[in-house]
Amino acid sequence: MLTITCEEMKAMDCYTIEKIGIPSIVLMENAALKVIYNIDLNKTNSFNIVCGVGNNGGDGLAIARHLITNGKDVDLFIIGNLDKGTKDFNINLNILKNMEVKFIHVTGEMELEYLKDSLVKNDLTIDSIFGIGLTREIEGIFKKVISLINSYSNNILSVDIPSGLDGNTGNTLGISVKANKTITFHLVKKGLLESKEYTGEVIVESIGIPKKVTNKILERMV
Ligand SMILES: NC(=O)C1=CN([C@@H]2O[C@H](COP(=O)(O)OP(=O)(O)OC[C@H]3O[C@@H](n4cnc5c(N)ncnc54)[C@H](O)[C@@H]3O)[C@@H](O)[C@H]2O)[C@H](O)CC1
Ligand SMILES: [K+]
Repeated sequence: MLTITCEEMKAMDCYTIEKIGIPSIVLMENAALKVIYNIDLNKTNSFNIVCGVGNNGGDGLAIARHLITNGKDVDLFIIGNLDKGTKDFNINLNILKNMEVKFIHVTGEMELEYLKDSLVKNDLTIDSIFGIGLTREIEGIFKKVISLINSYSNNILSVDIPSGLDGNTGNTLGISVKANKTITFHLVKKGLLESKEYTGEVIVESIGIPKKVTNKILERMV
């Protein structure tokens, strides 16, 4: 099986956006729909969606939108500095605000309690905190959130990479979500291969990146 590094994935995303002309928001929407495609909506009715403020978080916001428009109960939590949201994260956050969708910005003990209550009561938790952009040890409120998810949710789906796992090595950066299932985009990141304890079942989904891009980047990065 062909596996890639996070850097190769980022290069493929950039080439697809800048040279092929597929807007990043289209890739994000494709990613979100592929996660929805892997959820049995006949059996799963209530969701916790926990989002960071990068594009992994943006995926989660788009997933929330599609679940809400499918009539599902969604408890939406965002963690991180909202002033540092990426362009595509903010596009999806703005859409949810226009839809008057409520969310909890997790900054302290009170919100952590709300999160714990939701984790206990809802059917599925979607981990959209970090993907290929995780760069350093996880600390503070991020660590508390991931610990709560692992302790109180018995059904976890990670978007692209379990949050806390180094996508290249499979090492945990302080802590990592322990998912039942991971939906990873385009190609398997090397760090997912030997980390079943954290990834659960790994499913690879295309998000519309042409094969030409994969070949171009891999031949260039040898
Ligand atoms: N067009 C695309 O690139 C697509 C990407 N997809 C999804 O996007 C993520 C990668 O998104 P990116 O914004 O590069 O990074 P992350 O969202 O993974 O997180 C970065 C975010 O988190 C901060 N951060 C990093 N480490 C830490 C830490 N230890 N503690 C706190 N904060 C941390 C960092 O500063 C950023 O703010 C990819 O995985 C996909 O899920 C789309 O799916 C497809 C298109
Ligand atoms: K994730």
